[in-house]
Amino acid sequence: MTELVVNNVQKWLGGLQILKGASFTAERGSIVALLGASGSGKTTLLRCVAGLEQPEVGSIVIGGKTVLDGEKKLALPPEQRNIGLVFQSYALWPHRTVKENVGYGLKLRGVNPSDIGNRVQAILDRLGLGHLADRYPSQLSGGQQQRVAICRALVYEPRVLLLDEPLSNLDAKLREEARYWIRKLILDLEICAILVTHDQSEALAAADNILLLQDGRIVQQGGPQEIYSNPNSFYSADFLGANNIVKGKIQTVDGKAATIGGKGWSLNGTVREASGLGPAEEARAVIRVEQIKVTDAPANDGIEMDLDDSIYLGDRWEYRLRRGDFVAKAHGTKQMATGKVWAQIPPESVWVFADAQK
Ligand SMILES: Nc1ncnc2c1ncn2[C@@H]1O[C@H](COP(=O)(O)OP(=O)(O)OP(=O)(O)O)[C@@H](O)[C@H]1O
Repeated sequence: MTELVVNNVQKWLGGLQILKGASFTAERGSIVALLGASGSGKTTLLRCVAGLEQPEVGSIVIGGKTVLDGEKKLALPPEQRNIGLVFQSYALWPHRTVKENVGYGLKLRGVNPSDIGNRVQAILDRLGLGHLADRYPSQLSGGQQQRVAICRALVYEPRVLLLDEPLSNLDAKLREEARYWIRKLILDLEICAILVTHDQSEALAAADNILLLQDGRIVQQGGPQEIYSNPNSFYSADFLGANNIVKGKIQTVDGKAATIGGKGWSLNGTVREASGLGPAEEARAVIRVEQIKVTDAPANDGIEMDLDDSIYLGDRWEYRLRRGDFVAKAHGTKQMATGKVWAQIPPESVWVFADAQK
């Protein structure tokens, strides 16, 4: 069931158009990640859904209720939108206990004290914080503070939970764990969540749907696997994954099959530019690091390269490869001696785009 409908939202700030017509929907029991470069408009879009910014154009419907209609000049305040908000900073009140922090909004809304007590205790218990109800924020770890902030947003029983970089203040290990329990929580509660993040691995692991923003526009949306393995532009391809990017010229082209080459190298690849590419055009190829297989014995379909170095990364080895002005990284399971190696790179993994920066 669709909980959130955002249609053609446009927002100007300081005389600049920051959002240029964002449209998407979010389903109950799912997580939508807003991903994109710094300044692409993720937080502004989240703030528009929250009611903290008023878009000049567009409409937003939450749980069947129109909360924004640019044409009718309707813009409901955040407290009438049935949303919960979690900020990067957690924004807990330092002089209030955990239970006061979580219950304060209900008190402001005139909920009776015994109901507040029950609702606060229930959500604290659910997130494993019941025993910390009387502590102050300074007496909690970062991870616990973050859970309190999530409890405070959930205690209203919102239909949509809005999370603005909620994990970025946690250390790497806690952050990884939080992806899983937050995801499970959203699915168990059958609400929907919108997660702003600049961390691609967080978006890939936590979200059902990823919206990739560029310069105030949603340039691609889809499931994590679709976005990762089927990028529709250089921006999308470059934004996700660990990539080798090499500049060259189109040598031959036949439909989507193309050969790109530079000084001392050429590679068979696949054109992914919607408008196609012609011979002799300047181009860029994107090759995910994991798509290059390196062998120390000649391989039929392999390109001969120089291995400059093998670097130990703990769980794998990283190889630094070179041929003319084509420089690449690849991974493998064993240390390899410097010198000649063969790199197998399937043509479908050499994504060729126009070189917009030529
Ligand atoms: N109040 C404002 N006045 C003018 N410009 C603003 C204002 N707030 C944000 N912007 C601009 O809007 C653009 C989008 O900002 P926004 O914070 O939404 O991006 P973001 O994708 O969330 O970035 P980040 O990942 O760095 O947080 C940026 O260029 C920013 O400078």
